Amino acid sequence: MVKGVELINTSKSYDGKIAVDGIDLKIASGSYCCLLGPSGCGKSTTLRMIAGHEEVTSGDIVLNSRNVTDLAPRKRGTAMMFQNYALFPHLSCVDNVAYGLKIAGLNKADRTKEAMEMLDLVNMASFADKRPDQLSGGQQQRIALARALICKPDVVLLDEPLSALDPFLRIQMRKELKQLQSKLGLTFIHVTHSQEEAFALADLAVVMADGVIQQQGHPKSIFEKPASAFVADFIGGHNVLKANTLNDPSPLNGAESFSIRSDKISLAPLDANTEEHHVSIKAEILDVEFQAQFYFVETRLADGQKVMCYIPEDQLPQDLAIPALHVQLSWALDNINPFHPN
Ligand SMILES: Nc1ncnc2c1ncn2[C@@H]1O[C@H](COP(=O)(O)OP(=O)(O)OP(=O)(O)O)[C@@H](O)[C@H]1O
Repeated sequence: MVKGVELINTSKSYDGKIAVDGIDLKIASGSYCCLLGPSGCGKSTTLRMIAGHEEVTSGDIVLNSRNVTDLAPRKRGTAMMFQNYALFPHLSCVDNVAYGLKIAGLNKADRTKEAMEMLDLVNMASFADKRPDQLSGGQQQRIALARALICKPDVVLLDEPLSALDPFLRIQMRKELKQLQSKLGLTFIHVTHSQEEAFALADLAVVMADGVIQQQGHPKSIFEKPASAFVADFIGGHNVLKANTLNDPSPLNGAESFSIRSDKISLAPLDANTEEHHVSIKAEILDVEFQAQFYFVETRLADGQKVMCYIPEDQLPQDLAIPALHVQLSWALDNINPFHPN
């Protein structure tokens, strides 16, 4: 590997308890990578190991062809942006941003000039003299980002950078993050709980659970073909069903379960014919929720498994009597994504 970030069989244990379990990961230089997973899956520990804020128990971390496993954080060419931004409350914005250059020994005039350029980059030049407590959450985030960028890192590490913002601002700021990353051509590694955030940002999404990478790839490929029942459940928009849900399980080739996307299911009256190369199955409608572009229809199969369907407004059968209306769910055999036992 020439450029970018590489983790080679990297593990971290705390008092003998494994937090990250021998992960292998290659992040191409200039890409936006999101580490995604439920609480406690090891994503922040992975980020902190890359930053050098956490010692690696075993394995290696290579940044742009340099093995940095034992290097101090400031010698790695990384910069970290924390969840709570960690700005110095008593310093002005420009001094917050210039701080890293002060530590590096740059004189005041030069560091102020560079900090002002950085503030300009994040559209915050007019706030240079304000203190952090005079700024909104989004503005504080821009200052924190400028502070992370000032030492010209190759890799920017962001730990839940949007989680403190309200939903509207979160969407706005995630756009700004992505624009800045692609403008500067830097590698961003961003930790998040949110599948939606990761999918909106990432060139490479890495889904973790129990300290292990469950799946990595472009969000589109993960969404189209989740590798396991866990991934299908976690990313949402999929139903995971038992193999014996199908009357004829032969398309499953011995798989124990399968996923079917909620937007690939259609609803029809019980007496409707099954289309060729489709399966159909009887279900009871439990709830129908209006979601603007589609209806979210919750159904239950005879064996109790719930199936969620996203049905466009014009395809919702007329005069649905809820609850307890029975319908036929159907989907194309091609849309069945089987999960084989390990
Ligand atoms: N300093 C520590 N000492 C002991 N155990 C730790 C420490 N830091 C993390 N852990 C444990 O390691 C595991 C992974 O933690 P980590 O913070 O990496 O998870 P995470 O996926 O980032 O979770 P969250 O989204 O809640 O921050 C958890 O079981 C956690 O309790």
